Amino acid sequence: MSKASYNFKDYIRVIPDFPQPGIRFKDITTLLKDGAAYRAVIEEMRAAVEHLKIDVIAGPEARGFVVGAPLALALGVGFAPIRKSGKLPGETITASYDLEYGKDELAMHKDAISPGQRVLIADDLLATGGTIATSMNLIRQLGGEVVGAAFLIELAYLTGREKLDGVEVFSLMTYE
Ligand SMILES: O=P(O)(O)OC[C@H]1O[C@H](OP(=O)(O)OP(=O)(O)O)[C@H](O)[C@@H]1O
Ligand SMILES: Nc1ncnc2[nH]cnc12
Repeated sequence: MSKASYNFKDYIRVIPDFPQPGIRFKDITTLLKDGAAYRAVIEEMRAAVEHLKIDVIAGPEARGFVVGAPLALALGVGFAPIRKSGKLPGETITASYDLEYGKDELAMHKDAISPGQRVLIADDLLATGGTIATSMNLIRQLGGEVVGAAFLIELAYLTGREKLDGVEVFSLMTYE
């Protein structure tokens, strides 16, 4: 199928009341299992962020890895993992945050980003923006410049974009 003929939302499975009542969970596994569609979304993201001239991509565990790592390869840049606390083996900095469902803490290695590097944050989904705001906080603490944020999916009704003031935001699919 040619890229132009994709309706990417057809590849997203919406699961009501997961992981708790009232949440409409956007399941990307139905997209990822289709190699051609997976390649096409990464190519769309690559083309959208290429002009930002980034040095490194940072992606939050776990679904940020399946978007951020292939995007880093497509752009020819490195990948810095942002992990849930307690997983990274080296010296870390941490920050805690609230999710659409629950609370968590994220960590990065102190040497993951060099001061002055231009960083793009990549994730599967922007909801309340808590994950990305916390990721930005960590990257800035390390001296990185967050120049963009790229998502497969944006839940516009949760207004997470407002937390990304001053950062260029790209999302492939928007749910109103
Ligand atoms: O904008 P927010 O309200 O912060 O929500 C979005 C985040 O929530 C999900 O991750 P989750 O923490 O569920 O972890 P997972 O990737 O390990 O499933 C999703 O992958 C985003 O990272
Ligand atoms: N509604 C949702 N679907 C999938 N992942 C999410 N992360 C936060 N909210 C989500």
